[in-house]
Amino acid sequence: MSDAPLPESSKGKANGVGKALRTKDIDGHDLPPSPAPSTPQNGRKYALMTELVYTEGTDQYNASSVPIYQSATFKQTSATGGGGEYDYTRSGNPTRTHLERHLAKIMNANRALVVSSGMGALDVITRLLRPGDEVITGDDLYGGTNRLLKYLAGHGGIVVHHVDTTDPDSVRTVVNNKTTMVLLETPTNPLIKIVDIPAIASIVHAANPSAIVAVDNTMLSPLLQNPLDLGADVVYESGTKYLSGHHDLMAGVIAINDPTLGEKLFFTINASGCGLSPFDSWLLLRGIKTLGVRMEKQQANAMRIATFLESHGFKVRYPGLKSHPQYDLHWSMARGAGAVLSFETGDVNVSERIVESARLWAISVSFGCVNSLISMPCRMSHASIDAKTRAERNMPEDIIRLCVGIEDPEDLVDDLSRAVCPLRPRTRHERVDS
Ligand SMILES: Cc1ncc(COP(=O)(O)O)c(C=O)c1O
Ligand SMILES: N[C@@H](CCSC[C@H](N)C(=O)O)C(=O)O
Repeated sequence: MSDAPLPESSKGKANGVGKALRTKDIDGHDLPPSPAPSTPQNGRKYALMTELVYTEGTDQYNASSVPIYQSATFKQTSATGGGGEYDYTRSGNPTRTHLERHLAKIMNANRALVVSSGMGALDVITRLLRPGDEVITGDDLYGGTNRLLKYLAGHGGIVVHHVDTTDPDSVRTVVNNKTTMVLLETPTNPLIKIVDIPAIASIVHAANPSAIVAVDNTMLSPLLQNPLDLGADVVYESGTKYLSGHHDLMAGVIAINDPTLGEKLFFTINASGCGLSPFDSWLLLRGIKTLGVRMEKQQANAMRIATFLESHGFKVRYPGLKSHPQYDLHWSMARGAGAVLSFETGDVNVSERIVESARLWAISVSFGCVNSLISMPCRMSHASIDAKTRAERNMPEDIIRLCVGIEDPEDLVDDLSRAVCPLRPRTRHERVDS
């Protein structure tokens, strides 16, 4: 992990909104102007449902919708000192800054940064690592995350430990003074396992205070869970999912409380050029306004679907169901169960037929969109994890993942029951009767 000292000028600064940061970067070079980090604590804090839609602007015409600054460059007032808050959109753009400040507020963070995809966010975070560093992560996690970590292990000299993160002791066993990062998902994708963020964060920080606990919060969004409040140092999300909600953009979000860490991450974003474009920043801002209503409806629908499948004899993985083995742990950290669930049929061919029989449920990767999706993770979102590794990690090949949208729940049940009922496993009663 980078141990380069931060410039004096960026240490512990209570940066006001609207001020540019002129400072040296972590290698001592002059940084271009970059917008000051968010200061969400400055204003009154409303309930989250209100914060999602409430935005403060400094627009000269008081535009109700934040303008899209579709400009790569910004004119300066002097040749020597620049003078403007922005010079170049890779380094900072007013639409992106507005989004970042808005996200910092709703993620309970000191600073938020937005990049071009969820994987882009993880790429920025993992650039904190140096050869020889060790990373601890789960044995059930998104296929793309697994792929990036495998790449870093093969090309970057990073040692990656995949352990059962549902058991904090398995983290305790491998954590050591070379552990620089612990990467958690909860609920995990696609097995919907729950990971105890506070317990793992305290084990890791006790063993190595400089280790960073990063949590992928994509499954729940800031509406339902705030990993920073649970002991994480960094939280990141794919904004492609719930935050935007319409599958019309790709985005990644990173949130942090430590200003030093924030500056290091911003350095990478500026240096590598992965900051979110002005138009996508605007689209994401628009999507966030409806996160609350979308998620409430999606969760209610997900509960209806989970109950339906469970009552038809399927093994359903959903933290809204009391039968989830980590129900209490989940509700000790989260404010809702989300809208992704998975279930097994016992037979890959049966699963395939179910997926292909559904009409309303689109066969598609991703989740968080307003329309409902059905997929087979081992063939789709997690196909980049080879079959041998999937088997070692007990990933059922027949698992079906449902990402529930905002449609009428009875239409969703009706479509699913046509796909599922001829193929459903027989209940214990039926087996006894026949
Ligand atoms: C849990 C999780 N994290 C991160 C990502 C990466 O996000 P993106 O597709 O926006 O790169 C995904 C899906 O792609 C995901 O499911
Ligand atoms: N072909 C893509 C698959 C993206 S999966 C998207 C999402 N995270 C999900 O879980 O469905 C790839 O190889 O990354």
